[in-house]
Amino acid sequence: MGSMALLDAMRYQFGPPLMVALVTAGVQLLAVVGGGGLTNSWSVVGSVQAWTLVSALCLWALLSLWIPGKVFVGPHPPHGGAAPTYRANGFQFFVVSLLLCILGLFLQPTFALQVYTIFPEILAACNVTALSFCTYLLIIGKWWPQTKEELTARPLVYEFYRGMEIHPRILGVDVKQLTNCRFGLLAWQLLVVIFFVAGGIKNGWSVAHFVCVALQTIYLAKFYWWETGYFNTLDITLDRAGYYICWGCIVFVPGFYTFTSYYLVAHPPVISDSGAVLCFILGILAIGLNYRIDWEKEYFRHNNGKCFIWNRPAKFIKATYLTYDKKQKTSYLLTSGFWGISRHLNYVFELMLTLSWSLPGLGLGFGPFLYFIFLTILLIHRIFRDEEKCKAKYGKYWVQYCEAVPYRLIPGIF
Ligand SMILES: NC(=O)C1=CN([C@@H]2O[C@H](COP(=O)(O)OP(=O)(O)OC[C@H]3O[C@@H](n4cnc5c(N)ncnc54)[C@H](OP(=O)(O)O)[C@@H]3O)[C@@H](O)[C@H]2O)C=CC1
Ligand SMILES: CC(C)CCC[C@@H](C)[C@H]1CC[C@H]2C3=CC=C4C[C@@H](O)CC[C@]4(C)[C@H]3CC[C@]12C
Repeated sequence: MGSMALLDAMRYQFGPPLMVALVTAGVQLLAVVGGGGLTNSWSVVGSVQAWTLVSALCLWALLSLWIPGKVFVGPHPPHGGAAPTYRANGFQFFVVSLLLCILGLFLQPTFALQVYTIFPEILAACNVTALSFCTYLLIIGKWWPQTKEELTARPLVYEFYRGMEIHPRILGVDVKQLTNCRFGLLAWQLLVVIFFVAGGIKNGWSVAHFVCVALQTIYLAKFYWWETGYFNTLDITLDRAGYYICWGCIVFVPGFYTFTSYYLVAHPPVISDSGAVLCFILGILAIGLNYRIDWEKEYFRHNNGKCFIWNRPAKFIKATYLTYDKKQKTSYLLTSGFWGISRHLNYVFELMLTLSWSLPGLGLGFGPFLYFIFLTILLIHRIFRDEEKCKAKYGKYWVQYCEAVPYRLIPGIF
């Protein structure tokens, strides 16, 4: 077998089933092990209590998208068709949900310990929901697609893994806004607050655990503030609704992105309060820089390059590209400010902020740093995926941009 054929077989035939099996089982196992013996449920179908919580969150997420309100129109899909529409009420949804959760925990603090104890069962319920939902998306997308798009047929497991449609809708709402923004990220937020309270009841209140949760809360508040900006990213414009994104947000985000906070319940932090305060300062700085760099790009694009970045006229490359229907369009690639330092400096700040909320677990082994390690791999992979997309879109202009900003992540290194 030639090396190209081997690569294709890995990508389309052997890779996806291996990935689905390993990651699905892995995240479930981690929830059992990470509980340090306190949570030791091996249930793979969930329990009545777990199903009640997961169903309530699904309904709440759906409700937030059914409520009439401002509509945001996303970018046109690359293959043509109508532009997707979203509900622009993310921040209100976040604030109301968080306040209700805090009020609930104030009235019934032991609920936190119950959720913590049945966390593996909750994940099992999420897993059953997500795997069934991805199967539904595969069937609908393959045999009754909502848009006309010519797709090369691939092995079924690969199609399940990748997904079929970019912007499918269900019950009147956009699937990825539902799974990513309204279910996954809210579950992440609520769980870390719940784990903090569970840790407080079990081990006594900890400044380090508080810092870990406070930083994630600020980060997620920032996400919801910017939710409509997320509709321009790879996850929404390029990735299809399938296992990678939808299962990822229904199971992997609640199960793995929350892991540091979960781990700190079974393994109370050992760093000093002043060490925790340093983590907080580092985290706030990284969140600020991450926000600023995303903002610079949005502001620059909004003004079509006619603006000031760092008090100087923005420098950029004017790039033309062809749309699916062969229409010529113009886009601008910023080469000054943060975007002139490296092509994905936003990921450096993303990793820095992740590290800052993992550091409260310093001295407790690898557990608290698992998310940071995973994210480093995910972001490096994402750099290559994003650049492949940009090279195909902008051609010689992308090459010019890479010459003007030669490094991907860290200037002088990579
Ligand atoms: N915690 C997590 O799991 C993850 C978090 N993130 C975070 O999400 C946010 C969004 O990141 P991500 O979705 O990866 O996308 P980016 O914000 O890095 O945007 C990439 C896109 O921006 C455009 N672009 C690239 N370079 C320039 C430039 N110099 N000037 C103008 N436009 C440019 C291109 O799109 P176009 O086609 O429009 O030209 C490119 O595809 C970041 O804050 C990131 O840190 C991201 C991934 C994972
Ligand atoms: C199958 C799994 C091994 C991989 C699943 C990956 C997905 C769950 C994640 C891939 C990209 C992630 C995200 C991208 C950008 C984001 C913006 C940020 O501000 C908040 C987090 C997030 C929405 C993040 C969420 C998880 C992914 C979709």
